[in-house]
This record gives sequence, structure tokens and C-alpha cells, in this order.
Amino acid sequence: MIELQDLSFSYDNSKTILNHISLSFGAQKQRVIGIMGHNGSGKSTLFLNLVGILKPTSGQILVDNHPIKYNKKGLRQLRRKIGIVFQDSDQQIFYSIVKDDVAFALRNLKLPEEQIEKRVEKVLKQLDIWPLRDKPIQYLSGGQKKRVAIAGILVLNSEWLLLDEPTAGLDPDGRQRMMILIKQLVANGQKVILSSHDMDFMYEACDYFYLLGKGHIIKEGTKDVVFDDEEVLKANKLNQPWLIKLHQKLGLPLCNNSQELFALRDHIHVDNL
Ligand SMILES: Nc1ncnc2c1ncn2[C@@H]1O[C@H](COP(=O)(O)OP(=O)(O)OP(=O)(O)O)[C@@H](O)[C@H]1O
Repeated sequence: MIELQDLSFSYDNSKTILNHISLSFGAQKQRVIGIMGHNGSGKSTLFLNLVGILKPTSGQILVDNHPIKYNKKGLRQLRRKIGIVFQDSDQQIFYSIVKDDVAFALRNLKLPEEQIEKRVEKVLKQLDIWPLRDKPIQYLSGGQKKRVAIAGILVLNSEWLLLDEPTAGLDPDGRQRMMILIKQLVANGQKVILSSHDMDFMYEACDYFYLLGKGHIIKEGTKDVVFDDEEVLKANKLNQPWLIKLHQKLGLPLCNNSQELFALRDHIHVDNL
């Protein structure tokens, strides 16, 4: 469990980005947690606090009941527990060749080379980038780079994965692959925290949500609770997911995804269309 206790953060003293936030990720056995908020609401800042790159101005973060330690050893332990995939893949790609980049963190951990090769191969195949293994990273597309960045974190097999805008810049196929990957991670027992402006993606991928605005958690809950109020979403520059709109405006059952909705087609009747 990751617990934020009265956490505040500001980059300089002029503006508080996160303001006395207390919450527990994973307390209710959620597997995929969505952080929503408009541009500049502090989602990435929150993620950077969770992985110890930024340190709270006040308050603290506990991981499995232990406060984060900001020394070298403490941060190394934290990285094995919580992995982050940044919004901008270039921020976390170091090596020039795909397979070396993905192996980087494992080599730092001084694992046996044979084990490293096996883990790298498994992850590259899982993400469908095995054929790119010997390619220099600078020749990859944005979507391919994103997958390399994800691979570099997946090999660590951390309990928690933070995905900051994982669908940004991806085509519909890449978006669909990302959804499948999240489901695979959950099936593998891992937990995910993700942020995105793609409300339809968030709706389908996540089982619990936090809406961040003006430094506070404005709303939290399951999809039926958090997407219920269109005005609150609008005020935070977010759209209602289309499945919620169909439910609210046409009285259709609230479905978790399009397949669930289409499976109902013989049983639903829409008046006044
Ligand atoms: N390194 C920094 N120094 C000073 N201010 C920063 C820094 N990084 C971010 N900020 C400010 O902190 C606020 C929150 O930014 P952050 O990137 O966390 O928001 P976000 O919700 O992730 O936004 P987006 O949806 O655009 O990715 C913004 O006002 C931003 O300008």
C-alpha cells in the first residue's frame, strides 16, 4: 500500500502544487488507479513524489507502512517497488541499442547475465518489440520508443507501475495494446497508477479514480461515482466518457466497455432517438 500523509509540494514557495493530500493507494484492493486532472493540475508532480524523485515539502509517503527514505539505498529499494514510465520516453532512455537500454537497470542490480537476457527477451516479446532488439533507439518511432521505455520498467517486475500519460502519441492500435498490457500486468498481480486525458481509456482501464484540482483531491471513487457529475468534470476541463453519456442521456445500462454494451444489443430499447 502507498499512503500519502498530509502531503504538500511546491517547486518554489510561490505556488503550492499539492496541498495537504492524504490518501491510500491500494487500501481498497484497487488494481488500476486513475489520476485525472487538467493540464498543470499536478499529476506528474504527484508521480515524481511517489517515486522519490521529488521530496514532499511537508507530510510524508509511506510504502507498505515504511516512510520513504531519500538516501541512495532507500531510493534503490523504492525503485524496485514502484516503477515509473514518464510521459516523455526520451526522459528514461539512456542506451543507444534497444536490448541494452532495457537491460540497463538489471545490470545495475548486478544480476547474472543469463538471467538478464532471459528477462529482457520475455519483456521485449510481451511488448512485441523483439524484432527491434538490436536497433539503435534514435531510429525508432515515438510509439516504439514508448514501448522500449515501458520494457525498461517492466523487466524490474515492480509491484507498482506508474504510467504517466501512457497513450499520449499512440495510434489506435498502440492504445489498444496499452489496454491489453495493463490487463496483463493486473493478471500478473501488479498494480498500476495511471494518468491520462483520454477519459474513455481511463474509464475502461481503471477501477478507482482520483480527480486532482487546485492541489486537492476534488473527488474520488469508482467510475459510477467519479464520472457522474458532468459539471465537475467540465470545470476541470475533462470529458465524460461516452459510456457514461449513453447511460445518463439515453438510460442505457452502465457498461464497463464497448463489448459489454454491444452484447446487450438484443435487450436494449432506446426511445426517442
Ligand atoms: N520543474 C518545475 N519547476 C517549476 N514548476 C513546475 C515544474 N514542473 C512542473 N511545474 C508546475 O507545476 C504545476 C503542475 O505540473 P504537472 O506537470 O505536475 O501537471 P500535470 O497535471 O502533470 O500536467 P499535464 O496534464 O500537462 O501533464 C504546473 O503549474 C507546472 O507549471
